[in-house]
Amino acid sequence: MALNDQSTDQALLDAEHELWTTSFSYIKSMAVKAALDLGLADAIDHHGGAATLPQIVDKVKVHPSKVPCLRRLMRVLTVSGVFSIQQRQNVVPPAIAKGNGAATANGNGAATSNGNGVATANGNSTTTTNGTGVATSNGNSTTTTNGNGAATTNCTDTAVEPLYALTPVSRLLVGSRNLVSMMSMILDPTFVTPFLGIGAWFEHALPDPCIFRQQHGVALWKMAEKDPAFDALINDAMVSDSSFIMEIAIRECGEVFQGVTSLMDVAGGLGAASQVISKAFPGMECTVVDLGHVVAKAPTGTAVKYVVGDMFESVPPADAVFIKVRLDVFRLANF
Ligand SMILES: C[S@@+](CC[C@H](N)C(=O)[O-])C[C@H]1O[C@@H](n2cnc3c(N)ncnc32)[C@H](O)[C@@H]1O
Repeated sequence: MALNDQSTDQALLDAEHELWTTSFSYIKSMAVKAALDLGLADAIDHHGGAATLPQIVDKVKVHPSKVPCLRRLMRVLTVSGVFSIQQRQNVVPPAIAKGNGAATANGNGAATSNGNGVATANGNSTTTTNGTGVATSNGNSTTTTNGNGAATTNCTDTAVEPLYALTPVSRLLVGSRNLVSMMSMILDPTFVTPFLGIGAWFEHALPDPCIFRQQHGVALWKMAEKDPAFDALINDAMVSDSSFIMEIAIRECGEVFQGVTSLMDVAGGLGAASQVISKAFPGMECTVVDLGHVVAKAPTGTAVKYVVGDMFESVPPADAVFIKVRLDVFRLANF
Protein backbone atom coordinates (compact mmCIF):
# COMPACT_ATOMS: atom_id res chain seq x y z
CA MET A 1 0.00 0.00 0.00
CA ALA A 2 1.36 3.41 -0.91
CA LEU A 3 2.01 5.58 2.13
CA ASN A 4 -0.29 8.31 0.87
CA ASP A 5 -3.35 6.16 0.18
CA GLN A 6 -5.04 7.06 3.46
CA SER A 7 -3.84 10.62 3.73
CA THR A 8 -6.26 13.50 3.69
CA ASP A 9 -6.16 15.85 0.73
CA GLN A 10 -4.67 18.54 3.01
CA ALA A 11 -1.90 16.17 4.08
CA LEU A 12 -1.21 15.31 0.43
CA LEU A 13 -1.03 18.99 -0.50
CA ASP A 14 1.25 19.72 2.49
CA ALA A 15 3.52 16.86 1.47
CA GLU A 16 3.57 18.02 -2.16
CA HIS A 17 4.39 21.55 -1.01
CA GLU A 18 7.29 20.22 1.08
CA LEU A 19 8.57 18.21 -1.89
CA TRP A 20 8.42 21.22 -4.21
CA THR A 21 10.05 23.49 -1.64
CA THR A 22 12.88 21.06 -1.01
CA SER A 23 13.42 20.30 -4.69
CA PHE A 24 13.41 23.97 -5.62
CA SER A 25 15.59 25.09 -2.72
CA TYR A 26 18.49 25.67 -5.12
CA ILE A 27 16.55 28.70 -6.38
CA LYS A 28 17.68 30.51 -3.23
CA SER A 29 21.36 29.88 -3.83
CA MET A 30 21.00 30.72 -7.53
CA ALA A 31 19.36 34.00 -6.52
CA VAL A 32 22.38 34.74 -4.32
CA LYS A 33 24.62 33.95 -7.28
CA ALA A 34 22.66 36.38 -9.44
CA ALA A 35 22.97 39.00 -6.69
CA LEU A 36 26.75 38.50 -6.67
CA ASP A 37 27.00 38.58 -10.47
CA LEU A 38 24.95 41.78 -10.68
CA GLY A 39 26.48 43.44 -7.61
CA LEU A 40 23.07 44.07 -6.04
CA ALA A 41 24.37 44.49 -2.47
CA ASP A 42 26.94 47.04 -3.64
CA ALA A 43 24.24 48.93 -5.55
CA ILE A 44 22.10 49.17 -2.40
CA ASP A 45 25.13 50.04 -0.28
CA HIS A 46 25.92 52.84 -2.73
CA HIS A 47 22.59 54.42 -1.76
CA GLY A 48 23.33 54.27 1.95
CA GLY A 49 22.00 50.77 2.62
CA ALA A 50 18.46 51.12 1.21
CA ALA A 51 17.42 51.74 -2.39
CA THR A 52 14.40 51.59 -4.69
CA LEU A 53 14.46 49.38 -7.74
CA PRO A 54 15.16 52.31 -10.12
CA GLN A 55 18.08 53.32 -7.89
CA ILE A 56 19.43 49.77 -7.97
CA VAL A 57 18.92 49.54 -11.75
CA ASP A 58 20.90 52.73 -12.08
CA LYS A 59 23.96 50.98 -10.62
CA VAL A 60 23.80 47.50 -12.15
CA LYS A 61 23.82 46.05 -15.66
CA VAL A 62 20.19 45.12 -16.34
CA HIS A 63 18.54 45.43 -19.74
CA PRO A 64 15.53 47.78 -19.44
CA SER A 65 13.19 45.01 -20.65
CA LYS A 66 14.27 42.90 -17.65
CA VAL A 67 13.60 45.43 -14.89
CA PRO A 68 10.28 43.76 -13.91
CA CYS A 69 12.17 40.44 -13.68
CA LEU A 70 14.67 42.05 -11.34
CA ARG A 71 11.78 42.86 -9.02
CA ARG A 72 11.03 39.13 -8.90
CA LEU A 73 14.63 38.30 -8.11
CA MET A 74 14.55 40.88 -5.32
CA ARG A 75 11.47 39.17 -3.96
CA VAL A 76 13.28 35.83 -3.71
CA LEU A 77 16.23 37.54 -2.05
CA THR A 78 14.02 39.31 0.48
CA VAL A 79 12.12 36.14 1.32
CA SER A 80 15.52 34.51 1.87
CA GLY A 81 16.62 37.28 4.24
CA VAL A 82 19.43 38.53 2.00
CA PHE A 83 17.65 41.88 1.68
CA SER A 84 14.69 43.34 3.52
CA ILE A 85 11.83 45.46 2.22
CA GLN A 86 10.82 48.77 3.68
CA GLN A 87 7.53 50.06 2.25
CA ARG A 88 7.35 53.72 1.49
CA GLN A 89 4.41 55.41 3.17
CA ASN A 90 1.61 57.28 1.35
CA VAL A 91 3.16 57.53 -2.06
CA VAL A 92 0.02 56.45 -3.91
CA PRO A 93 -2.80 59.02 -4.31
CA PRO A 94 -6.27 58.42 -2.87
CA ALA A 95 -9.49 57.52 -4.66
CA ILE A 96 -10.72 59.75 -7.52
CA ALA A 97 -14.17 59.48 -9.14
CA LYS A 98 -14.43 61.59 -12.34
CA GLY A 99 -17.74 60.32 -13.71
CA ASN A 100 -20.77 58.84 -12.00
CA GLY A 101 -18.79 55.90 -10.75
CA ALA A 102 -17.50 55.09 -7.29
CA ALA A 103 -13.89 54.85 -6.31
CA THR A 104 -12.69 53.42 -3.03
CA ALA A 105 -9.09 53.10 -1.96
CA ASN A 106 -8.32 51.08 1.17
CA GLY A 107 -4.77 51.25 2.43
CA ASN A 108 -2.15 52.95 0.26
CA GLY A 109 -3.86 52.03 -3.02
CA ALA A 110 -5.19 54.36 -5.70
CA ALA A 111 -8.66 53.91 -7.19
CA THR A 112 -9.88 55.98 -10.13
CA SER A 113 -13.28 55.72 -11.78
CA ASN A 114 -13.51 57.72 -15.03
CA GLY A 115 -16.95 56.57 -16.15
CA ASN A 116 -19.79 54.85 -14.34
CA GLY A 117 -17.61 52.04 -13.13
CA VAL A 118 -16.76 50.94 -9.62
CA ALA A 119 -13.08 50.93 -8.74
CA THR A 120 -11.80 49.51 -5.49
CA ALA A 121 -8.15 49.32 -4.52
CA ASN A 122 -7.11 47.35 -1.45
CA GLY A 123 -3.61 47.41 -0.05
CA ASN A 124 -0.99 49.00 -2.29
CA SER A 125 -2.86 48.43 -5.53
CA THR A 126 -3.89 50.72 -8.38
CA THR A 127 -7.33 50.39 -9.98
CA THR A 128 -8.88 52.30 -12.86
CA THR A 129 -12.27 51.88 -14.57
CA ASN A 130 -12.88 53.82 -17.77
CA GLY A 131 -16.32 52.48 -18.69
CA THR A 132 -19.03 50.85 -16.66
CA GLY A 133 -16.85 48.00 -15.53
CA VAL A 134 -16.05 46.81 -12.03
CA ALA A 135 -12.41 46.56 -11.10
CA THR A 136 -10.89 45.44 -7.85
CA SER A 137 -7.19 45.18 -7.08
CA ASN A 138 -5.82 43.52 -3.99
CA GLY A 139 -2.28 43.59 -2.72
CA ASN A 140 0.35 45.18 -4.94
CA SER A 141 -1.60 44.91 -8.17
CA THR A 142 -2.80 47.13 -10.99
CA THR A 143 -6.19 46.61 -12.64
CA THR A 144 -7.87 48.53 -15.44
CA THR A 145 -11.25 47.93 -17.10
CA ASN A 146 -12.06 49.93 -20.22
CA GLY A 147 -15.49 48.57 -21.15
CA ASN A 148 -18.25 46.83 -19.26
CA GLY A 149 -16.18 43.97 -18.02
CA ALA A 150 -15.21 43.01 -14.50
CA ALA A 151 -11.61 42.55 -13.49
CA THR A 152 -9.92 41.50 -10.29
CA THR A 153 -6.20 41.26 -9.80
CA ASN A 154 -4.46 39.93 -6.74
CA CYS A 155 -0.88 40.72 -5.90
CA THR A 156 1.04 41.44 -9.06
CA ASP A 157 4.10 43.55 -9.42
CA THR A 158 3.33 47.20 -9.98
CA ALA A 159 2.54 49.47 -7.07
CA VAL A 160 4.24 51.38 -4.34
CA GLU A 161 7.98 51.40 -4.95
CA PRO A 162 9.54 49.40 -2.12
CA LEU A 163 12.88 50.25 -0.59
CA TYR A 164 15.26 47.30 -0.58
CA ALA A 165 17.60 47.37 2.41
CA LEU A 166 20.74 45.50 3.37
CA THR A 167 20.34 42.94 6.15
CA PRO A 168 23.06 41.42 8.39
CA VAL A 169 23.40 38.76 5.67
CA SER A 170 23.99 41.12 2.75
CA ARG A 171 26.20 43.40 4.87
CA LEU A 172 28.68 40.51 4.65
CA LEU A 173 28.78 41.13 0.89
CA VAL A 174 29.85 44.78 1.02
CA GLY A 175 32.79 46.75 2.32
CA SER A 176 36.49 46.01 2.28
CA ARG A 177 36.20 42.83 4.37
CA ASN A 178 33.50 40.90 2.58
CA LEU A 179 32.66 37.30 1.77
CA VAL A 180 31.93 37.81 -1.93
CA SER A 181 34.95 35.73 -3.04
CA MET A 182 33.97 32.87 -0.76
CA MET A 183 30.36 32.80 -1.93
CA SER A 184 31.46 33.18 -5.56
CA MET A 185 33.60 30.08 -5.20
CA ILE A 186 30.86 28.06 -3.53
CA LEU A 187 28.41 29.04 -6.28
CA ASP A 188 30.83 28.63 -9.17
CA PRO A 189 29.63 26.03 -11.71
CA THR A 190 32.87 24.08 -11.27
CA PHE A 191 31.85 23.43 -7.66
CA VAL A 192 28.11 23.19 -8.18
CA THR A 193 27.95 20.69 -11.05
CA PRO A 194 29.72 17.78 -9.23
CA PHE A 195 26.83 17.70 -6.77
CA LEU A 196 24.49 16.72 -9.58
CA GLY A 197 26.40 13.45 -9.80
CA ILE A 198 26.06 12.23 -6.20
CA GLY A 199 23.54 9.57 -7.21
CA ALA A 200 25.85 8.19 -9.91
CA TRP A 201 28.81 8.33 -7.49
CA PHE A 202 27.05 5.88 -5.14
CA GLU A 203 26.85 3.28 -7.89
CA HIS A 204 30.63 2.79 -7.99
CA ALA A 205 32.73 0.78 -5.53
CA LEU A 206 35.28 2.51 -3.32
CA PRO A 207 37.98 3.54 -3.94
CA ASP A 208 36.65 5.72 -6.70
CA PRO A 209 36.98 9.27 -7.88
CA CYS A 210 35.41 11.88 -5.65
CA ILE A 211 32.43 13.69 -7.20
CA PHE A 212 34.70 16.52 -8.34
CA ARG A 213 36.94 14.15 -10.30
CA GLN A 214 33.94 12.16 -11.50
CA GLN A 215 32.58 15.40 -13.01
CA HIS A 216 35.76 17.04 -14.26
CA GLY A 217 38.09 14.09 -14.80
CA VAL A 218 40.81 15.74 -12.72
CA ALA A 219 41.37 16.27 -8.98
CA LEU A 220 40.55 19.70 -7.59
CA TRP A 221 44.09 20.62 -6.58
CA LYS A 222 45.43 19.39 -9.93
CA MET A 223 42.94 21.62 -11.73
CA ALA A 224 44.02 24.53 -9.50
CA GLU A 225 47.64 23.91 -10.43
CA LYS A 226 46.87 23.94 -14.16
CA ASP A 227 44.25 26.69 -14.32
CA PRO A 228 45.36 30.06 -12.86
CA ALA A 229 41.81 31.51 -12.91
CA PHE A 230 40.46 28.54 -10.96
CA ASP A 231 43.42 28.73 -8.57
CA ALA A 232 42.68 32.41 -7.96
CA LEU A 233 39.01 31.60 -7.38
CA ILE A 234 40.00 29.23 -4.55
CA ASN A 235 42.81 31.32 -3.08
CA ASP A 236 40.74 34.51 -2.98
CA ALA A 237 37.85 32.62 -1.42
CA MET A 238 40.12 31.24 1.29
CA VAL A 239 41.59 34.62 2.06
CA SER A 240 38.16 36.18 2.51
CA ASP A 241 36.90 33.27 4.61
CA SER A 242 40.00 32.96 6.79
CA SER A 243 40.34 36.68 7.42
CA PHE A 244 36.71 36.81 8.52
CA ILE A 245 36.52 33.68 10.64
CA MET A 246 39.97 33.84 12.26
CA GLU A 247 39.42 37.30 13.69
CA ILE A 248 36.31 35.96 15.39
CA ALA A 249 38.11 32.75 16.43
CA ILE A 250 40.92 34.75 18.05
CA ARG A 251 38.42 36.95 19.90
CA GLU A 252 36.30 34.00 21.03
CA CYS A 253 38.95 31.36 21.82
CA GLY A 254 42.35 32.99 21.31
CA GLU A 255 43.59 31.35 24.53
CA VAL A 256 44.33 28.13 22.61
CA PHE A 257 47.27 29.95 20.98
CA GLN A 258 48.71 31.25 24.27
CA GLY A 259 52.23 29.95 24.91
CA VAL A 260 52.75 28.61 21.39
CA THR A 261 56.11 29.80 20.09
CA SER A 262 56.00 28.30 16.59
CA LEU A 263 53.02 27.27 14.50
CA MET A 264 52.86 25.28 11.24
CA ASP A 265 49.77 26.18 9.20
CA VAL A 266 49.34 23.04 7.11
CA ALA A 267 47.70 23.53 3.69
CA GLY A 268 47.42 27.16 4.70
CA GLY A 269 46.84 28.59 1.22
CA LEU A 270 47.91 32.21 0.94
CA GLY A 271 48.16 32.26 4.72
CA ALA A 272 45.29 34.55 5.66
CA ALA A 273 44.68 32.58 8.87
CA SER A 274 48.34 32.73 9.81
CA GLN A 275 48.43 36.44 9.09
CA VAL A 276 45.64 37.03 11.62
CA ILE A 277 47.27 34.74 14.20
CA SER A 278 50.66 36.35 13.68
CA LYS A 279 49.27 39.85 14.22
CA ALA A 280 47.46 38.74 17.38
CA PHE A 281 50.55 36.91 18.71
CA PRO A 282 53.59 38.80 17.37
CA GLY A 283 56.01 36.60 19.32
CA MET A 284 54.87 33.45 17.53
CA GLU A 285 56.76 32.20 14.48
CA CYS A 286 54.07 31.31 11.93
CA THR A 287 54.85 29.24 8.85
CA VAL A 288 52.50 28.17 6.06
CA VAL A 289 53.13 24.96 4.16
CA ASP A 290 51.28 24.47 0.87
CA LEU A 291 51.73 23.26 -2.69
CA GLY A 292 54.26 25.01 -4.94
CA HIS A 293 51.79 26.84 -7.20
CA VAL A 294 50.08 28.39 -4.15
CA VAL A 295 53.25 29.37 -2.29
CA ALA A 296 54.45 31.03 -5.52
CA LYS A 297 51.61 33.56 -5.11
CA ALA A 298 51.99 34.09 -1.35
CA PRO A 299 52.41 37.64 -0.03
CA THR A 300 55.93 38.77 0.72
CA GLY A 301 57.31 41.12 3.35
CA THR A 302 55.12 39.84 6.19
CA ALA A 303 56.05 38.11 9.45
CA VAL A 304 54.61 34.84 8.12
CA LYS A 305 56.97 32.42 6.36
CA TYR A 306 55.91 30.21 3.44
CA VAL A 307 57.36 26.83 2.53
CA VAL A 308 56.52 24.42 -0.28
CA GLY A 309 55.53 20.95 0.85
CA ASP A 310 53.12 18.05 0.46
CA MET A 311 51.33 17.40 3.74
CA PHE A 312 50.86 13.75 2.82
CA GLU A 313 54.65 13.33 2.70
CA SER A 314 55.87 15.38 5.66
CA VAL A 315 55.05 18.37 7.81
CA PRO A 316 57.91 20.57 9.04
CA PRO A 317 58.29 20.52 12.83
CA ALA A 318 56.78 23.24 15.05
CA ASP A 319 55.36 23.75 18.54
CA ALA A 320 51.86 23.40 17.16
CA VAL A 321 50.35 22.18 13.92
CA PHE A 322 47.36 24.16 12.71
CA ILE A 323 44.97 23.07 9.98
CA LYS A 324 41.87 25.04 9.20
CA VAL A 325 39.09 23.11 7.51
CA ARG A 326 35.58 24.43 7.84
CA LEU A 327 34.19 23.73 4.45
CA ASP A 328 31.56 21.03 4.47
CA VAL A 329 31.58 21.33 0.71
CA PHE A 330 35.17 20.05 0.61
CA ARG A 331 34.54 17.30 3.15
CA LEU A 332 31.28 16.14 1.60
CA ALA A 333 32.76 15.97 -1.84
CA ASN A 334 35.89 14.24 -0.52
CA PHE A 335 38.04 16.63 -2.50
C1 LIG B 1 40.52 24.70 1.25
S1 LIG B 1 42.12 25.39 1.04
C2 LIG B 1 42.41 25.94 2.68
C3 LIG B 1 43.43 27.04 2.78
C4 LIG B 1 43.64 27.55 4.18
N1 LIG B 1 43.85 26.50 5.16
C5 LIG B 1 42.48 28.39 4.61
O1 LIG B 1 41.56 27.87 5.25
O2 LIG B 1 42.45 29.58 4.27
C6 LIG B 1 43.10 23.91 0.98
C7 LIG B 1 44.54 24.15 0.70
O3 LIG B 1 45.17 22.90 0.75
C8 LIG B 1 46.24 22.93 -0.18
N2 LIG B 1 46.63 21.55 -0.45
C9 LIG B 1 45.97 20.60 -1.14
N3 LIG B 1 46.66 19.45 -1.14
C10 LIG B 1 47.78 19.68 -0.43
C11 LIG B 1 48.90 18.87 -0.08
N4 LIG B 1 48.96 17.58 -0.46
N5 LIG B 1 49.87 19.40 0.69
C12 LIG B 1 49.81 20.68 1.08
N6 LIG B 1 48.78 21.51 0.77
C13 LIG B 1 47.77 21.00 0.03
C14 LIG B 1 45.64 23.64 -1.36
O4 LIG B 1 46.64 24.11 -2.23
C15 LIG B 1 44.84 24.73 -0.65
O5 LIG B 1 45.61 25.90 -0.51
